[in-house]
Amino acid sequence: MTVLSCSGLRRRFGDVLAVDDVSFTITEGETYGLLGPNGAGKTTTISMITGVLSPDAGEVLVAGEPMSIHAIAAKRLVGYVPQELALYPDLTGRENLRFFASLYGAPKSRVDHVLDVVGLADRAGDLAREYSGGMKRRLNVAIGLLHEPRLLVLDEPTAGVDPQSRNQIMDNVRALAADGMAILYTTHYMEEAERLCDRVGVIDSGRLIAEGTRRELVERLGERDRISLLLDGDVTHAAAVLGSIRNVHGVAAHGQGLELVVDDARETLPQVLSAISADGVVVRSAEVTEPNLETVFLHLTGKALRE
Ligand SMILES: Nc1ncnc2c1ncn2[C@@H]1O[C@H](COP(=O)(O)OP(=O)(O)OP(=O)(O)O)[C@@H](O)[C@H]1O
Repeated sequence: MTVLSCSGLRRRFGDVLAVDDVSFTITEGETYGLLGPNGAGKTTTISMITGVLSPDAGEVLVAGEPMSIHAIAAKRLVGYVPQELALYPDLTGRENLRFFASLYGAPKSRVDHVLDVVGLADRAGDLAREYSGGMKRRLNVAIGLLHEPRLLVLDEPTAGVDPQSRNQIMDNVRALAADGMAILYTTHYMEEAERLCDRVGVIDSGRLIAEGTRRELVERLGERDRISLLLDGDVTHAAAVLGSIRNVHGVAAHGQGLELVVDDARETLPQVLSAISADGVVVRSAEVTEPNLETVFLHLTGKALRE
């Protein structure tokens, strides 16, 4: 079921067209990564999705409810973890959550639950000002979860946080998605997007220029997976044997090395290794190269994600 539907979103600030005709959807249990260089329009898009900013054109629906600055029903369905931390440093973690729970009309019983979810139960009585940056971010995630949203929007939740908190946040996202929450995630860390996101949308200069799974995007650009082998034995014969495997589309020999162009390197590698050993050739090393989102991103935007 579609939880978030954005269609034709547009927003201008003076001369800058910050978001230009952006449309995408996120379904139940899906994690969607919005990737783009600085100033691409990610935060402006998120602000329209969360009802913080009005679009000049286009529409946002959350589980069928129209979102706007004054929307009540749609806002109840969205949890938002902004880039800027929003919490009270002079209250404890638990007091912060109690405050936001009463603001959102969430039951008090949710407070202990969300503290558990983000791994802050044992520090709930400490003042938020004493938390590390990563713990503050996790408290912000907990606040976003208080009212049991259908859609969780995370704007660079791991920027500048310690590895422990980063892992905790990523584990939380995985578990929440597995429970059926729809998740919109922006990040500058490509490997995070690869690990977490079912699909990504690449946004540049306000426009959504590509969308799909890693594999779809990579294939659209004509990039292929590769397997590089270093062998002991008859390389020419091995090349002929490997060339007949269904998923292998090209074999090039360099001395004792073979470079294979394949469909799905992880799936194909075991077939390649067993075909070679059946041929009596010894594999000294095998390396898999999968074109990643960074490659896709560079192709599409001409920019690295973290410029
Ligand atoms: N309130 C505003 N007033 C004027 N211009 C704005 C405003 N908010 C955003 N912009 C401009 O709109 C464009 C998109 O900005 P936005 O913050 O959405 O990008 P972003 O992709 O979130 O960038 P970052 O990764 O740096 O957060 C930029 O050119 C930015 O300068």
